[in-house]
Amino acid sequence: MTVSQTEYIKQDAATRVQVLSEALPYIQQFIGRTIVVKYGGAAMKDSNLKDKVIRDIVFLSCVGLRPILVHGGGPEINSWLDKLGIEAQFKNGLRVTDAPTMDVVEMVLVGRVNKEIVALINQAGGSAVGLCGKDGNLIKARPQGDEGIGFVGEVNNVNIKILETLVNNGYIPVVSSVAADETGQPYNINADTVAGEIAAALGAEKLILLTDTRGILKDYKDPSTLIPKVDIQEARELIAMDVVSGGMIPKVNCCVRSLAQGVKAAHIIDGRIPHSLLLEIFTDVGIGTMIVGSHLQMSG
Ligand SMILES: NC(=[NH2+])NCCC[C@H](N)C(=O)O
Repeated sequence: MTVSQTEYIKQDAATRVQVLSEALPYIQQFIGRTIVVKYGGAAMKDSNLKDKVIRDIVFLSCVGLRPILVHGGGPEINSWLDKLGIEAQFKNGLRVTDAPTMDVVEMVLVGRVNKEIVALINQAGGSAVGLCGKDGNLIKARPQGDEGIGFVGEVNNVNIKILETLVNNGYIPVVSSVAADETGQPYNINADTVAGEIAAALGAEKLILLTDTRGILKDYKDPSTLIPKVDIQEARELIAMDVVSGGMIPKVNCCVRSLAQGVKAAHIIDGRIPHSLLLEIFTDVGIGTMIVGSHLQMSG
């Protein structure tokens, strides 16, 4: 081998190993810690992306982190309502959930979507357990309160016992965003909210929202203006200044609420980018927007 060939092999090896080596401090830092991931959007619709999310979740669990997946239902609910001849209705972006619609939401979310994710994780070598808010009294719901919206709920309280039992024993909990109130009446709850409240109740290391945007953008039309890191106060200011707008407002608010309750970091990342979870968690620069609880955590 010539000197230049040896040099080339060395350099190639250095770039290839860089990313693996960069992961070590994060594996050490996050081992044994709970990471709550809200799974939704494109990453749930596209089967290629779906496989990658599932592999990433199994990866996290394999290296000793404790992932918990929370999911919504989206398109599959509409297609089943359609098959059953029930018209899907929305009011201010919320699904109008009358009793027949709630039946379908529960059947599809808990019966189909949840079990599909569980099966995929298990096929990939993980050990997943599917639950909804009813299981082990995980979540008590209350009505969201808007007139004419039906059984749309909010999280009244979270009982983390069942989740702790599962993650302590190496299981990956997969939670669908349906829960009952005191009387047993089921409600459909926003999955971001469920993820945020679970993360808060567990004092999780991270809340990660998989979305269909790059993260918080300075100019919402320009993906190159991604804001990589802010603290909770700056995140509030970005909302007040209208930099954060539209559908991003409830997402950022959800992050802010969970941080205020003790979650260490909240991340809004792009589920359309393959392996965005691994890129965010195990590299220095990440891939989306990271929101931290206070200025002290801004370095690093
Ligand atoms: N969007 C960002 N700036 N991400 C940085 C992530 C840093 C590190 N991997 C973590 O998860 O804590």
